[in-house]
Amino acid sequence: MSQEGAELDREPAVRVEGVGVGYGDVLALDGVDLAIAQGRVCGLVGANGSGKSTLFKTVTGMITPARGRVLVHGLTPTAARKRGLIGYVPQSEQVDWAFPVRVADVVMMGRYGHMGITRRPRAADRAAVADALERTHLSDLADRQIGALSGGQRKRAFVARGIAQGARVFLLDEPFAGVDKRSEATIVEVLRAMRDAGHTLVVSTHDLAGVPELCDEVALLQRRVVAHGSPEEVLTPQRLLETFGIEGRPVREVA
Ligand SMILES: Nc1ncnc2c1ncn2[C@@H]1O[C@H](COP(=O)(O)OP(=O)(O)OP(=O)(O)O)[C@@H](O)[C@H]1O
Repeated sequence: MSQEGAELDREPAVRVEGVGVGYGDVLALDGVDLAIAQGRVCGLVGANGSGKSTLFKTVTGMITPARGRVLVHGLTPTAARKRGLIGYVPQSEQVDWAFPVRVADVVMMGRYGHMGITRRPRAADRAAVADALERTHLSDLADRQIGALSGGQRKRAFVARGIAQGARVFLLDEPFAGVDKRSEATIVEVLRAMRDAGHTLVVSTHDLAGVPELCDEVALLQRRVVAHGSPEEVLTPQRLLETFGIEGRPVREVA
């Protein structure tokens, strides 16, 4: 590990302290506290409108909280983003899939911060893209238009972009929405391998059934973090009833 890497390792990957965010009269986040250690997969679970997207936007620095602070590996979100430490995998609706760009081009975008102003890829950039495509099982699809991929493959293309960028913390917004079972299994495999390589993953999801399989820990959000621990500790029948109005064991697509 480089000196820079060792310095970044001293902090939790994500630290959220007393964060409050409002949109006009709507209080979206109210005193959110959350610390996620490096190399963990944390599920961010909450009903519609509980603040998941707002929390992601705050961690990426797109929103500045009215109260509290966020640190990513000890850095402000803006500084962490400038250093390429944050990889963001958006919800599908937020992307224009008609844009004529190949999978390899999307992944190469992750290298822009490493290139000069000419944005001319060098051998190291091409090697990083090839490695990211391989780690996300997309090498065979490198030349395909992004719009011609399945939902799950598109998610992996954005994960690959973050890997090529050198991101250490990945925020994945509903990575399993609109994804078939086989593709979901591939995504889980890719994310687990990333976790094992030391990346930190925060995964917002309604898919409670998949949480115990993928996540080391779960944070339950209701404008603030009402529970944080192992999936078994957090997703109790009582909490599921209170949060989602459902009874019994975790089920798929409940929110
Ligand atoms: N741009 C905005 N202007 C006003 N209110 C907003 C805005 N964005 C979000 N909100 C409100 O803030 C609250 C939290 O929204 P947010 O999108 O963060 O929740 P979420 O948990 O991601 O929801 P979902 O699961 O439906 O995506 C909601 O009450 C929402 O209506």
